[in-house]
Amino acid sequence: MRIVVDNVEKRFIDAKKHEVTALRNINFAIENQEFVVLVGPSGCGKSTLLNIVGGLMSPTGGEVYFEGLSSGKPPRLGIVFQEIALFPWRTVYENVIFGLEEQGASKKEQQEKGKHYIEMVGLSGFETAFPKQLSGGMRQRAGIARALAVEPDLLLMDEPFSALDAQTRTLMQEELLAIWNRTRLSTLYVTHNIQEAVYLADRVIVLSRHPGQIKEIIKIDLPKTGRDQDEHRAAFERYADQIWQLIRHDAQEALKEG
Ligand SMILES: Nc1ncnc2c1ncn2[C@@H]1O[C@H](COP(=O)(O)OP(=O)(O)OP(=O)(O)O)[C@@H](O)[C@H]1O
Repeated sequence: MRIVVDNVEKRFIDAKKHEVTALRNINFAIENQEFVVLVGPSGCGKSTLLNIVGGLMSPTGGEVYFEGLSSGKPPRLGIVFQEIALFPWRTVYENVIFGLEEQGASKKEQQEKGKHYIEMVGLSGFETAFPKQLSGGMRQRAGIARALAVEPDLLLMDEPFSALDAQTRTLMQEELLAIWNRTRLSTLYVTHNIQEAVYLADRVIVLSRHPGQIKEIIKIDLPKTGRDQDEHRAAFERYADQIWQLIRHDAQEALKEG
């Protein structure tokens, strides 16, 4: 499946009743099995764009469409936010199968897929634990398993690891890449973190701010495994630097505005 973002624009009315253009002239596609990362300074419209692609918010102009779905069938979406909203009264297993229940999957399918995706994110043995008994990283894994369990056409991730400490974050990036290499889901991923973008992406979309527009789309021509190894270090850093140079000025402006 291919997702096409066609000339999307989003205007908001702010608290002072002024019109704010958050996004303008946004055109790109997410190819089948492609991992696309959105980066940009604070307030450039990353989350707004992700929400529009996921149908959680309507654009004020343009449209998003899904090519290659059987006609009339809505796309299945898996969504992971920064703060995973696990149901506190449900166990890990019950959280993971939530979307399957919603889809009306049989008990047998719920059990098979629940087990499979819990195993994939490394939470076997924690099926009966409740969210409050888990560390932040484990909660994020449960949230990822829940998103994967519906076998989505598109996986949307909005800063999924930004609330984690740096070490857990690095480990989770590695695990996400391993999971992604197994599932190859078309993915749209939002982050502030340039290293994370270069580590995960097939392509990085750099947004500018006021209004959020696409500044550049950068293809990361590195193998999808072992990007952090010595032999790729120089190329990795070149990509990271190229992206930082594109963002730097806007990020400084964002900092001044607070
Ligand atoms: N509901 C809303 N009403 C008014 N303005 C909004 C609304 N949602 C977002 N905005 C504005 O749209 C712009 C983009 O916001 P958005 O949250 O998408 O940016 P972001 O790049 O995800 O930011 P951050 O990196 O800080 O999370 C900002 O100027 C924001 O203030």
